[in-house]
Amino acid sequence: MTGQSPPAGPADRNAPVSLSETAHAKINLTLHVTGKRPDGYHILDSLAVFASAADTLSYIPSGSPLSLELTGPFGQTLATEACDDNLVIRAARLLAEGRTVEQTGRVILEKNLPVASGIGGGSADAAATLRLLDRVWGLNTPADRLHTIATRLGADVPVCLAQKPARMGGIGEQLSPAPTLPDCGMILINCGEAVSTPAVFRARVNTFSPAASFPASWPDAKTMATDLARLTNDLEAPACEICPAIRTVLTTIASLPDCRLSRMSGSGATCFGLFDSPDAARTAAQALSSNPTAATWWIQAGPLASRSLTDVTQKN
Ligand SMILES: C[C@@](CO)(OP(=O)(O)O)[C@H](O)COP(=O)(O)OP(=O)(O)OC[C@H]1O[C@@H](n2ccc(N)nc2=O)[C@H](O)[C@@H]1O
Ligand SMILES: Nc1ncnc2c1ncn2[C@@H]1O[C@H](COP(=O)(O)OP(=O)(O)O)[C@@H](O)[C@H]1O
Repeated sequence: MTGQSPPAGPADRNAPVSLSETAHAKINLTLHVTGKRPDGYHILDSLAVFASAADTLSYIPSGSPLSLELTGPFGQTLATEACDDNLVIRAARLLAEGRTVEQTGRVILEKNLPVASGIGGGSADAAATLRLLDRVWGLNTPADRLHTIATRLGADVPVCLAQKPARMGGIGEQLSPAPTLPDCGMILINCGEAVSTPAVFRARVNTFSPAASFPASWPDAKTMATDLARLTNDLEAPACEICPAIRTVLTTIASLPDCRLSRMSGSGATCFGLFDSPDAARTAAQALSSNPTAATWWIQAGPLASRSLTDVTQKN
């Protein structure tokens, strides 16, 4: 069978097909803008990891044309946008392109991640849709084709396929291995203001940073945080100009007990804090319950995944 495509359809037609996927928040521990392409896109060097916070995608079979239903705390934020513009539907259409697929069924997106917040929720949803519908439709799409489809959906989508720590290059689509990460904890805080990615790129000072250099592994969160503190998120300063509340969030995180590092993710406004363990991050989050400024903030605490969060039984 060498060199032949696998037959379409699940390997074992009697095996139950999981009808849900989790789409985890992508966190840029570092983000250096290293250059600019002729088309205006910025070239990045970023260490991306995944948090426990996630959207959920579920599929309910039906004979009706493929549809999207939005639920969850941030579902309403997306409800005003055209369904066909949602990355879930765009991902489904691209996956089906050139294949014999009946595009039917209901996709339910439980939107738990704040929208336009620097944690790639839309990209994570797109990648989760590719994994989910590839399985449901029994397509067995080869990994390189899935990567190509993901890149067409957005530069952040490929890293969200495997949901594992990775170094992102190019505009995000070039993936290489991350250092081996220690077990550690992370708090995520979003002040509630959506921040426009193009606006942040436009607002940045026109200088470039060198690519980061990393060790092969970090033994613990303290060592990792010390190394990361020497690096930057180059979008943090311009994002703070656009959304000053980010500064308040960053100083609040930095002042939490046992916080090792506080920084913004992506183009903002979500910021993260690193801790020695998930429990330390949860304890720090509890400390915020008596802070009135934090009353309206979206706050999540838990582990930083050192391995892939995508089901290991899948090929990606
Ligand atoms: C900044 C990052 C870091 O991971 O994360 P988020 O803040 O989105 O989570 C990503 O590079 C976001 O990539 P992506 O999500 O694909 O960006 P898009 O919204 O498609 O880009 C919107 C606009 O931002 C500018 N843009 C985006 C990416 C890039 N590398 N250079 C750019 O100059 C372009 O003007 C583009 O038209
Ligand atoms: N499923 C989705 N979830 C979030 N945003 C989506 C989705 N589909 C399309 N979008 C569009 O993508 C934009 C960026 O969303 P998002 O991925 O949440 O940003 P970020 O990468 O900054 O966290 C939103 O403003 C929205 O218009």
